[in-house]
Amino acid sequence: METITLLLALFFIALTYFISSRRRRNLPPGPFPLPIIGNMLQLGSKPHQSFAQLSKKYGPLMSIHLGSLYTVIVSSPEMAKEILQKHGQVFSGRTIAQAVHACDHDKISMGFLPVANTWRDMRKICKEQMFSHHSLEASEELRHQKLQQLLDYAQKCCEAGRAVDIREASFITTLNLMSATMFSTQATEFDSEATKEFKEIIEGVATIVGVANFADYFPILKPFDLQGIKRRADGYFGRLLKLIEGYLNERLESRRLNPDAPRKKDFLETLVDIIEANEYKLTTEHLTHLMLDLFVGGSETNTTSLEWIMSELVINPDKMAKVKEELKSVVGDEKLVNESDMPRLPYLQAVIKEVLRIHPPGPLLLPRKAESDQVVNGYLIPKGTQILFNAWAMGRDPTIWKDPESFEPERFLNQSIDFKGQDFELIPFGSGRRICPGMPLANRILHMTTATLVHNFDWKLEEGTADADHKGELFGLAVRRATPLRIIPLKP
Ligand code: HEM
Repeated sequence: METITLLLALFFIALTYFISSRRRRNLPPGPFPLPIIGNMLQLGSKPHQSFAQLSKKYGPLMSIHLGSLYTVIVSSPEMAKEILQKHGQVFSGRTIAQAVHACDHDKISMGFLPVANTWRDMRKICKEQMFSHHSLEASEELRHQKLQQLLDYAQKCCEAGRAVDIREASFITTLNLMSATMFSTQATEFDSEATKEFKEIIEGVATIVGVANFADYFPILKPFDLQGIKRRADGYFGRLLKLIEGYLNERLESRRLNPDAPRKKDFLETLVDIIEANEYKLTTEHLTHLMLDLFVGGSETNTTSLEWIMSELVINPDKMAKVKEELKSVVGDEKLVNESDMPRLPYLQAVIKEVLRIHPPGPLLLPRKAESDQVVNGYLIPKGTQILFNAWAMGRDPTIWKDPESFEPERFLNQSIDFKGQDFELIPFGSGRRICPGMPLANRILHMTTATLVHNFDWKLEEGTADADHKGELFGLAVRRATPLRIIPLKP
């Protein structure tokens, strides 16, 4: 009895101390955290949705405690602008999950290094060399061939009356488009067992990085790796780095043997130029880890988006018909659309924006971290705080968007809102210094793959798909459809 009284007394002392310290320091409001676990029980299986609910009560700058990780959730465009633009330098850090320590990736990776010289050099290479308009134009033909393979596969399914698993097809196509652009190689094949290594590794990385790891919330657990996440991440990262090193060494060797052979038009060629020119203070290790970041960063995000795009178009046949009509009038009978046609396809562009509004693949973006104490909107955000941006909540906020739950690409016609980081109500690629460097490639992949599928076939849902199946979400590295979309291609 005495022990219970003592425990209760300690609990109330802790509670009083917590409330008065929060008031004293004027931290953003938020739900009361339990001792040790904080607000973990309030996360649920879809944290972006739970945070959206909680923010309605606590406001657009809300504090929560994920175990011992103090986190602020940002849920309005005004607050996102304040943090990402006005105080961009302070909030340019990243919190680093334990899985990212695999193969010392956290110490070398562009995605996780602090904003300083090494990170700047890598961003410069991305912006000026890999993802420049000129470089992406040069590699268009490589991507064209991969889209032809998707078309051939869909054609086979059409002839056999067989459904296409859109997630699987999007994943294979994304991997192939990415590996063509980066290495001029084929990552994997449709209906093939032979090339599964790449696919297996990327799926493994996505699963491992997407799993909630208790060690991220209770650092005391880190050395024990109780869920085996660091160990498995070491395995997958190690295999992927070995593959990339293999491509790089092969290319260096072939350049040594044939210095006058025509140059390839992929990212690897850029890396070899950089190594030979010795222009940056970057090691080969930096460059292989950069390629890993690009490959992983672009795979799950694009795959998930492509599945949502086709899902929304299939359940909104009038919108699908409009995309088809536009493609017919702009592209005519050509089977494959060219990337240069994109500016002449405003309705397709509006469809992609609308999907990224309702289904941002990373609904909480990539976590940022406060590099020093900063007051925002009158509240103190202490150094080390993790910052999450609820892009999902902003995309569905009825005070920003009319009828936000309905799929209306038309809302983007005749107005200039874009996802390029200037319009804070639509930031699926983030904004500011660390905005997604791969956005120009993602833009091409999403538009071209959608155009290829819609232009060449009509699509029908496989028997037995319930309407409710289109709404369900599965939280992970990216938020995907809970049930895979299976649709049958038909001759138009
Ligand atoms: C639909 C496609 C994609 C979406 C929605 C997306 C989204 C994002 C977001 C939200 C961030 C964090 C930005 C921030 O902190 O402000 C990010 C960062 C990043 N993305 Fe993407 N991404 C996509 C495709 C790609 C592609 C195709 C690549 C590479 C080829 C890529 C590579 C990266 C890298 C390396 C970073 C880390 C940048 C840094 O921290 O400096 N992403 N992406």
